[in-house]
Amino acid sequence: MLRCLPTFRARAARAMSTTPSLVQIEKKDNYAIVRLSRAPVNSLNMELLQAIDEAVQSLEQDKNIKGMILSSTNPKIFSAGLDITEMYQPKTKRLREFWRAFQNTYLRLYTTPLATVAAIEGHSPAGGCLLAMCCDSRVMSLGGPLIGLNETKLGIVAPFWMRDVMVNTIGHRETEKMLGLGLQVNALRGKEIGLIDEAVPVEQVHSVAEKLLLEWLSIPSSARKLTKAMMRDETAQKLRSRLDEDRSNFVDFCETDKVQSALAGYLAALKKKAEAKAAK
Ligand SMILES: CC/C=C\C/C=C\CCCC/C=C/C(=O)SCCNC(=O)CCNC(=O)[C@H](O)C(C)(C)COP(=O)(O)OP(=O)(O)OC[C@H]1O[C@@H](n2cnc3c(N)ncnc32)[C@H](O)[C@@H]1OP(=O)(O)O
Repeated sequence: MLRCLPTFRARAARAMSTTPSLVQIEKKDNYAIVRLSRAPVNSLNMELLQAIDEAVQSLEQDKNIKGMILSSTNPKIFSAGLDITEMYQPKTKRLREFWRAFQNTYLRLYTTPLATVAAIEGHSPAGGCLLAMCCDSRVMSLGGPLIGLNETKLGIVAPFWMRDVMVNTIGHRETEKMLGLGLQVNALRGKEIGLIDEAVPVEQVHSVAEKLLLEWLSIPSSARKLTKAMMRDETAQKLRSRLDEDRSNFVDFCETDKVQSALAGYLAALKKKAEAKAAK
């Protein structure tokens, strides 16, 4: 048995070195930094969504950990949102499971008793914006990066729960404009409308995120957690009571010719842009 151990260890080490982790977790004293790590742009496929859900769950179970900073290993991109290739020409079974993973990750992150801060150094469209809005606070870098729910621009519609989280963050009228026009804004504008709490130079994003997290963690823990639940449970419950219906709506909507042709057009445009960039 003892002689088997090094072999087992070597195999485990080899497996770790060949399977890059989709989410990196770095533990500090009483909080963790969770970095999305799916190259090139952290587009949220089913496996990444599940990895985020599992990461948050494992931190909730660690009695030393009270909070987390959600971030990206790519300083240019926080997350490109849902992986469009999951929705384009899908297999129905996988599409349902993919949406279930998205629902679960949203519910986990939005209602986690951990204090959460999003450290947004790079772009954060659509599903990326949702992940950030699920956190208790958001810090974003000044300059180029954009954040927002741009679904309408792709010819698709965000589900009611993405809308609800945005309404809870920036209010009804700003959501009506952002969502209807598919707007993305920079950090300064984001701060003006309450989408972003702090807009800072990119090199300060992490230190300010830590400062905000420590502020949340300075509040007596049970009071903080109960207040978070009081603020968020109603919104989460709305989806929990309609999980199957929401999944079916998504699958039916996604499989329509109209949505498929909108996604085909959008993917082609992304590809063309990437090719033009590579040719430079
Ligand atoms: C009735 C209602 C019921 C249910 C609802 C129904 C429908 C559901 C909608 C659900 C809500 C949807 C949420 C979403 O998140 S949709 C995704 C939206 N995301 C985007 O629009 C972002 C698209 N990407 C970009 O804008 C840029 O890529 C980005 C992030 C700014 C980065 O730019 P850059 O660094 O220049 O990188 P490239 O553009 O060159 O991209 C590199 C590489 O990545 C591919 N890619 C980019 N984004 C995605 C993506 N979201 N999914 C899949 N792939 C993506 C891109 O094509 C390039 O690929 P290549 O192979 O060419 O290298």
